[in-house]
Amino acid sequence: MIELAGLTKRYGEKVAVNHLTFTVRPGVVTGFLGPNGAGKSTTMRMILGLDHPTAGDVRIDGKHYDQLKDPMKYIGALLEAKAWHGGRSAFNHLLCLAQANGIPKQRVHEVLDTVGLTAVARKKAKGFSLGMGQRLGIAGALLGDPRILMFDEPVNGLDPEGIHWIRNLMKTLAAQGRTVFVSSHLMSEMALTAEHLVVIGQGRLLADTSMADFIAQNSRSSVRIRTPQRERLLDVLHGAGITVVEAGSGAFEVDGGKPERIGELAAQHQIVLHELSTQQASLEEAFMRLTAESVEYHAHSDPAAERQLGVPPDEVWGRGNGWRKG
Ligand SMILES: Nc1ncnc2c1ncn2[C@@H]1O[C@H](COP(=O)(O)OP(=O)(O)OP(=O)(O)O)[C@@H](O)[C@H]1O
Repeated sequence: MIELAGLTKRYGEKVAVNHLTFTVRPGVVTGFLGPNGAGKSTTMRMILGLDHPTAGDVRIDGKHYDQLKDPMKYIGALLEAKAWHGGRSAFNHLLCLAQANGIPKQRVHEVLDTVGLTAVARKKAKGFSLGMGQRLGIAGALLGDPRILMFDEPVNGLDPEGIHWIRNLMKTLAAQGRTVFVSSHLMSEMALTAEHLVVIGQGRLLADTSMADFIAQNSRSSVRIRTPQRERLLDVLHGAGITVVEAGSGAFEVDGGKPERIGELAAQHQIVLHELSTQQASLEEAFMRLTAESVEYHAHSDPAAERQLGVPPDEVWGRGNGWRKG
């Protein structure tokens, strides 16, 4: 478990991480999302004790990183690709890490096998492709068989096979009861991998919720309809007070509509339907919506500007739909 309490990091005037409080729990993959410069890497560096917080606290299974006796056995991390000596072989790189951390040599063979690098273990790492480099970084993170794993942009630059492999690995690690915390810019990938999401914007917490709730709370669903009896159905829906919008290709949509109600109305009037489907926004759409509003919030954070624009804070923050103010 990783627990952040009021974690804050300033670089001079710049507040990179602003009073973050959240807990990353075991058993699920937790996605860490935020636009460029939101503070994700800075947060991860503070979790690992590589940066010191200006204020607040972060604990790994109840302890500060520098209190951990064998840190690699508690938490393994992939922060940046190619953080190794290129002249060393993959095997020697991992062996050095293992020896420095009291981890038996046998474990090096195990992690090389897990990440699929056994065949190239004796080759110099500087000749590795980006994907092989990511695998080597992940092997290093797994070396201490830690209960907590943290990956910063693990799928950056990988081909579909590599992305698929990392996705399955993270899910497997979580299913083993480990804590898995992963940042990514690839929303479609995150939607397939993470069950829980922490979203930050400009250093502040915007959401800490399940993937399903995040999408439901930050997007609208609609019902898509196609019928060969357009005019009749439009009349019926209009008569029932239901507003429709054109959706292209002869279809139309009802924003926030209930498919049951529309299907029943069509049946009552013996109208043939060729399509009646619920459209749910993607994680990407939900993320854009939430972070766009967070930018708007910051643009209005000058009280004088807020008065001038007449925007009450609640409107900016989404009318109490469960988003956190951080
Ligand atoms: N050492 C530093 N000195 C000054 N400013 C820094 C330093 N490290 C980070 N920052 C600033 O802090 C903010 C957060 O940066 P950080 O790299 O943590 O964001 P991020 O969410 O990881 O971004 P990205 O998605 O682009 O990798 C940025 O505005 C960045 O410019």
